[in-house]
Amino acid sequence: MTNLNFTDFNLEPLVLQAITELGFEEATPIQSKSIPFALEGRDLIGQAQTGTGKTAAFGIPLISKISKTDDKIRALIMAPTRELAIQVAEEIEKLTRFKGLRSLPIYGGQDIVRQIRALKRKPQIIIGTPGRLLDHINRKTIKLDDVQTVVLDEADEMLDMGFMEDIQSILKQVPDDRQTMLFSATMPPNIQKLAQQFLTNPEHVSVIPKQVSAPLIDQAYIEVPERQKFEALSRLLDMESPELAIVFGRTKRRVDELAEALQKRGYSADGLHGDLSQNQRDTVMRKFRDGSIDVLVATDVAARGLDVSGVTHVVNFDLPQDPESYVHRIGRTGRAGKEGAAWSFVTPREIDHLHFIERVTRHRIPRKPLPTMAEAVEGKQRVTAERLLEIVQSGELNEYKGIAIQMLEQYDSVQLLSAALKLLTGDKKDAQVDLTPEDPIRAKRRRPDVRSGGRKPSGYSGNRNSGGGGGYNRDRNSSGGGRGGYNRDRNSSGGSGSREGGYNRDRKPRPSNNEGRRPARDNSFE
Ligand SMILES: Nc1ncnc2c1ncn2[C@@H]1O[C@H](COP(=O)(O)OP(=O)(O)OP(=O)(O)O)[C@@H](O)[C@H]1O
Ligand SMILES: [Mg+2]
Repeated sequence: MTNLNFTDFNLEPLVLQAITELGFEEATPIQSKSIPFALEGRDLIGQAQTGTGKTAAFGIPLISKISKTDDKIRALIMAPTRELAIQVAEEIEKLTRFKGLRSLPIYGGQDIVRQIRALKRKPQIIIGTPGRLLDHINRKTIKLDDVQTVVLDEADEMLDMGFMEDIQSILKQVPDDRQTMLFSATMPPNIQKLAQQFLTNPEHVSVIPKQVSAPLIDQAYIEVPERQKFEALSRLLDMESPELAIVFGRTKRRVDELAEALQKRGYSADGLHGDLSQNQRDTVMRKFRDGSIDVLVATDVAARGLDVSGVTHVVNFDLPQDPESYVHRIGRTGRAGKEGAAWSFVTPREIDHLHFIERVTRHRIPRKPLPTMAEAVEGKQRVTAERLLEIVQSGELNEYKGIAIQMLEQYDSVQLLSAALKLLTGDKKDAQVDLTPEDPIRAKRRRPDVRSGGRKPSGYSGNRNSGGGGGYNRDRNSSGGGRGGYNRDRNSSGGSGSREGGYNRDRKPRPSNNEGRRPARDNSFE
C-alpha cells in the first residue's frame, strides 16, 4: 500500500499540528497500516523494521483518545529500559504539545518521592519500565483502574528479560476491556504466548520485506582475532570518521575497558551500561545526543529503540548472542530514511554464529578486510582536509591573513599547509591498551525465524532496499550535505534531569550455552 498522509486519519487539528511541527510529512508504512486499526480500538501486534516510526504508530492513536480535561491515567506504555522510557515519553510529549495532555516517565533509578510528587499532577499517560511501575502499584501511588490503552514497546525484549510475571501483575490491575498493542521490529515465536494472554482478537500488522533488518543499513563483517579487535576498531573509526557511532560490547566490564581505552587513544568516547548510576546514564546519553561525545560504547542496554539522530555507524565489537539483538543493535543507525553502516567483528571461532545470524535475519553479511594502517591515516587526513576547507568556505579568516602572508614569505606553501594538516589531525596517542579477552560466542541451534507466524526461511536476501521497508519519503528536500533526505527538525529536548538513586532490578539471567563461562548479560536495564 502507498503511504497515507496524516490528514487521511481524521485526527484532531491539535494533534495534526504537533505532527507537522515534528516535521513528519507522510505516515510511514507501519503508521499507515496501524493507525486506522488502533483508532478503531482494535488490539494490535505491530512489527516493522527499526527506525520506521513505531512510536508514533501507537502514540498518535493513543493520544487521540484522551481528553485534556481528564484527570485519570488513561494510557500505559511499558518499555524495557530507562533510556527508552524517557525517549518515548519525550516523543509523546511532543505529540501532545498542542493538545495539552500530561505524560510522565516512571523508571528505576529515579527518586521515587519525586515521581510520587509528579504523579500528583494527574498525568493521563504513563510511560514506564515494569519493575518501577509495579513498585508504584504496590505503594498505591499508581492506580490503573481507568486505563484504556496499554502498549508494550519492544514486547519480545520484555519477555526475554523475564518481565512476563511483572507484566502479568501489572495488567491484572488494568480493566479487561482495554485496548492492548504490542510493538517490536522482531517477533520471535514465543511472543504468541504473550499475545494469547493479553490481547483479544488482535490484528497483526506487519511491514516486513524479505529481510528483517532495516534496508538502509550497509552491513559488513571483519574477521579479526580477539586480541586485534581494538586495533581494528581504532582503524575503522579513523577510516570512516563517523559522525556518531555506537560500539556494542558484550559485558559491562568490556564496555568500561573499551571506553577507557578509546579515551586513552584520544577518541571522544564514553560508556553506558546498567551498573552506572542514573545520573551517569543520563549524562552519557545527553552528551551523546548533543554530540559532545561521538562514540558511545554500550551493552545491549542501548540496543533497543534508542533513536539518536546522526548515528552513522554501529560496530559490534563483540557479536551478540541472539539474532534479534543483532537486528536491534544495527538498527540504531539507518533510521528515518537515512543511511548507516554496521560493522561486526567476528573472531575465527565465531564464523558459525555469524552464519546463524545471517540465516535468521535472511541477509548475507559481506566480509570486508581489516582496514589497513594506510586507510586509517588517509581517513583521518581526509577529515582534516574537509574541516580545513569548511573553514576556508566560511570566509572568516581576516584576522589570520597577516600572519599567513608573513609565513608564506619565508616558507613553501605546500610545507606550511602540510604542517597545518598535521597539527589539526593530531598525533594518535599510542597508549598501551589491554582489554580482558572475551570467550567466543558459540553457534546456537534454533529455529531460524525472528518473525511472527513462523514462516519458513526463503533464502537470503542480499538485495538492499528489497521490499522497500522503511518507506520514508527520502527524495524530498534532500539536504545537500549528503546526510539529510527527509525533512524534520530534530530538536532533541535534552532529556529529563539527572536523578540519584540506584534502583536496579535484577533480570532473570538467560540460559547460556557457554557452560556458564559467559559473563552475565547486562541485567540491570531498568
Ligand atoms: N512519519 C514520519 N516521518 C518522518 N519521520 C518520522 C515519522 N515517524 C517517525 N519519524 C521519526 O523516525 C525516527 C524513528 O522512529 P521510532 O523511534 O519510532 O522508530 P521505531 O520503529 O520505534 O524503531 P525501533 O525498532 O528501533 O524502536 C524518530 O526520530 C521519529 O521521530
Ligand atoms: Mg521503537
